[in-house]
Amino acid sequence: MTYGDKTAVDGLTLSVAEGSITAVLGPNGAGKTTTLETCEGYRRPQQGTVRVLGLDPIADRKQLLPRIGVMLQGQGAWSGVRAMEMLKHIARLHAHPLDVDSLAERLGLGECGRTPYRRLSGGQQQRLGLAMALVGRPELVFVDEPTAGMDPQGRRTTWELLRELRADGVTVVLTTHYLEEAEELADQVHIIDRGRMIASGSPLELTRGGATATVRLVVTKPFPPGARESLRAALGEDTEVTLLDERSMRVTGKADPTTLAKVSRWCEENDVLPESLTLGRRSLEDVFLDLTGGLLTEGVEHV
Ligand SMILES: Nc1ncnc2c1ncn2[C@@H]1O[C@H](COP(=O)(O)OP(=O)(O)OP(=O)(O)O)[C@@H](O)[C@H]1O
Repeated sequence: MTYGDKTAVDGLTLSVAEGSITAVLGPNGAGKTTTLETCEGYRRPQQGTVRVLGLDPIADRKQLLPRIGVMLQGQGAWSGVRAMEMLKHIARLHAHPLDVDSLAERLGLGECGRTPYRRLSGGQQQRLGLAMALVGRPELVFVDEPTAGMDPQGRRTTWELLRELRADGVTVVLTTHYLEEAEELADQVHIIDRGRMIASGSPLELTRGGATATVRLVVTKPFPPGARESLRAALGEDTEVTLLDERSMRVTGKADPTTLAKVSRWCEENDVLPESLTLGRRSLEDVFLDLTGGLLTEGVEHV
């Protein structure tokens, strides 16, 4: 898929198993939304083939639409419509909708049901968007960044709901910037960058292996200036030290008792009190950084 001379999606091949949660992960502009919109039938593929539930999203649109749910990044509600009016309207377009009141209650929309769309908070708009995608009991839902802008409570509720959908046999395809979201939820993760697939697998497959292990050091107050360089010097050549934020660092290298002892000695010498020192498998974030050599977004968020 190209926009003018800009290539947005470049020979991407992926398939999604029925009844699973698949996360499409990538930095801004990677081509996630374009990929989803092509599957949803909003964009005609310029090359290649898309089949959704065995149907062509454009030629078979009429058959496909009642069977899929779509949560857009821009949500697609009128600015003046009240939240519950919008949800009821969408419900009436479906043959066997879910009970609107209990869905709204579940998604915490009860209190803002009479609020016009434009006055809903970003997180409430997200929740309404998700409700609109689910109310028709779809077999397959596409959710574009379902929890962007949601508070931690909203994010947990959404995760629970998506897991319940999977348990009911619904297939979920989501895009996300949140590595933790992909790690928590997805059976299958596809990491894309500049329109190309750079890695695919279950979170476990993607994080397993790798020649190195990681140690995470979280401290009680911000690190002193030059801390990264000084820790690196204390650990020696084969170790990579990354400052994750002002109070946490990741040490990648040989994970043995000597490394841990050196880290804790460095803390003592630098008057830094560790809050936690954990030895772990690589996180999806580590995999992502290795593959793309860059951050997923400015300010990767953790829940
Ligand atoms: N309508 C458009 N016209 C021109 N270029 C576009 C259009 N939509 C997307 N692009 C470009 O195509 C590329 C892929 O965009 P896309 O929105 O698919 O990425 P994304 O991975 O969903 O990004 P984000 O995480 O920021 O939502 C980007 O470089 C973007 O600037």
